[in-house]
Amino acid sequence: MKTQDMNRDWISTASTLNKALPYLQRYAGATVVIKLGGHSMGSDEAMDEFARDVVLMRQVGVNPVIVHGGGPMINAMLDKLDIKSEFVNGKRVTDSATMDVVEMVLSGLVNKRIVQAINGQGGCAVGISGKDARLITCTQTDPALGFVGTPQEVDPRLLRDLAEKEYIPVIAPLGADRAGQTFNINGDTAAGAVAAALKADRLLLLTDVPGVKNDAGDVLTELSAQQIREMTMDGTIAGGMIPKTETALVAIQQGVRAVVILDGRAPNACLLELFTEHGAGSIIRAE
Ligand SMILES: Nc1ncnc2c1ncn2[C@@H]1O[C@H](COP(=O)(O)OP(=O)(O)O)[C@@H](O)[C@H]1O
Ligand SMILES: CC(=O)N[C@@H](CCC(=O)OP(=O)(O)O)C(=O)O
Repeated sequence: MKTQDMNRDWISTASTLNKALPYLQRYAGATVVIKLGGHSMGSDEAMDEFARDVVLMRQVGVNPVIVHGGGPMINAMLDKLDIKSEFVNGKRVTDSATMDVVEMVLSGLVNKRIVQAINGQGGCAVGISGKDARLITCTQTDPALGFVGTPQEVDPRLLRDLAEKEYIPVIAPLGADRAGQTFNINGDTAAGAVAAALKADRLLLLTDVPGVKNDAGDVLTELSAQQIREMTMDGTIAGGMIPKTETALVAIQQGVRAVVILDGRAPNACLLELFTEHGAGSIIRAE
């Protein structure tokens, strides 16, 4: 790069930091729950960039809480083991053999990959699942789905303790019922329940599309509860987008200030959303 171009680059960086001040002030002390979907966990470089964003948030006084998915990684392992699974309305029908694989992949491979990436960038991440410290107690969603759970109670004490000591919790979406049976929880649903229990300022649902699209394929930057209901009824919102928008509706009813559905593959997606006027994706605000 020529010296002149380099200077321009630095000036633009300084100007970006300068403009970020009001946003940094707004979010200091705020709790931001980030759901990292399996489809937005890309290369090691992309994971490192995500981890750097999270560590930067922590550095400027935000309390980030990560809840992850891992659907594609579970599919890959089930394929290797020759176990078939199907989805109903974005939720995996989970029998006992599938449950074992889900737990192994989510709590093992995926959770530790994220923890390592954050720690590699100088953060202090702690990997847990919803089973730890009775974080998520659930009940069976529907017998037809097998061991799929719906969160009934979230005990956020462990998360509060971790935040106070500036640890970054990384949560695998599993839970247990009162009898100790393990359940598979859709990652978006788990993130929504955690965000509601923490009365989070923002819930960011990172996925593989730029936001919620209308029937013409345009991303809607802002969505009302009414629009979500209509678009779900007429099939414009389908498949994996259903648990996300359902989660958004429940979360705003339960005290989360706003939910944003955005593209986790876009560079610095979380920083763009929180610390710039640009914003990103589709926002659903508490009314
Ligand atoms: N109205 C819609 N707008 C955007 N995406 C939609 C819509 N309806 C269905 N989808 C689908 O939802 C997918 C996101 O859900 P999913 O694949 O479960 O993501 P993740 O693994 O990130 O949780 C998109 O890739 C898209 O195919
Ligand atoms: C009940 C249910 O469907 N659980 C999900 C949990 C992982 C997940 O949600 O992963 P993504 O966010 O990457 O889709 C599953 O088994 O795939």
